[in-house]
Amino acid sequence: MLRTCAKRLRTLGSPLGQPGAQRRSFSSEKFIHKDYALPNPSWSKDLRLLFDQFMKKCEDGSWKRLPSYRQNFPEKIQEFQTLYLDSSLAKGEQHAQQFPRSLDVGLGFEYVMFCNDVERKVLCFLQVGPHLQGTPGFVHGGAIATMIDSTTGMCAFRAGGIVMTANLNINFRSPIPLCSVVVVDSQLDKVEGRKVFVSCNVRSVDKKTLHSEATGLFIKLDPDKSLKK
Ligand SMILES: CCCCCCCCCCCCCC(=O)SCCNC(=O)CCNC(=O)[C@H](O)C(C)(C)COP(=O)(O)OP(=O)(O)OC[C@H]1O[C@@H](n2cnc3c(N)ncnc32)[C@H](O)[C@@H]1OP(=O)(O)O
Repeated sequence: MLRTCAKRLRTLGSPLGQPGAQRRSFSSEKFIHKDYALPNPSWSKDLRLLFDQFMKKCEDGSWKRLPSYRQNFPEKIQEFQTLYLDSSLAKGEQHAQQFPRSLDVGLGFEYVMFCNDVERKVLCFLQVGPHLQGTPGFVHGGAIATMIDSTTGMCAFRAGGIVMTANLNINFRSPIPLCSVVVVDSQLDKVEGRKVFVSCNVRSVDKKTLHSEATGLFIKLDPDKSLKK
């Protein structure tokens, strides 16, 4: 697994020059966004197959591929700051990057998420790169938690709008081999007022191995309470 992973990475050119859809922000002509939830040369056959399968499922509109960017759109940051941040915190975020997208192409998290809003599900197809090692040959638990948080967080966001993780409970059942592909499968359980409950499991592509199980509690942010340092 590690050897084929290294081979794919060697065939990559400049990590930042990968092909991918780009979108120009409406408010800033200089701000260019690349959509990272699209195949690049570091993607394994397994990840491409899952991507192709689900792109087919998107044709009837039941599933949607979720684009993914390194940085938030300036107008979204502005909106978030205005609604939820203490004014003393509202600076410096323009250059911030989304953590799961901050490693170079192929080395960290390569993933694409698909959602089904009727079934209230978000799936994440994830390839775990060589810079996510914990125990030798296996993925770091914190890296797994990151993608569980991101996937369940997206599931909660689609149901409840802007949320923050209040509780994440993970059972690690079997280790994830480095450079493999796994499926993070999240399901909205219930919404009670501002509380959004989501459950999740992480399995191998052939579904035979259960790697992790998790539950998450997300709280819809209250515009009357600003976030403080
Ligand atoms: C910019 C565009 C963004 C797009 C995003 C796309 C998605 C991306 C996904 C990214 C994913 C990554 C995401 C990340 O990485 S989020 C980063 C990690 N999370 C945090 O840092 C959150 C830190 N915590 C807080 O800021 C506050 O505690 C929050 C905001 C969560 C709630 O403080 P708030 O003052 O607002 O609410 P409240 O205290 O009145 O509580 C309200 C209710 O909730 C209940 N409660 C609270 N906590 C817990 C708990 N731990 N267990 C059980 N219950 C809990 C509480 O009892 C009460 O219940 P009730 O008395 O009403 O019955």
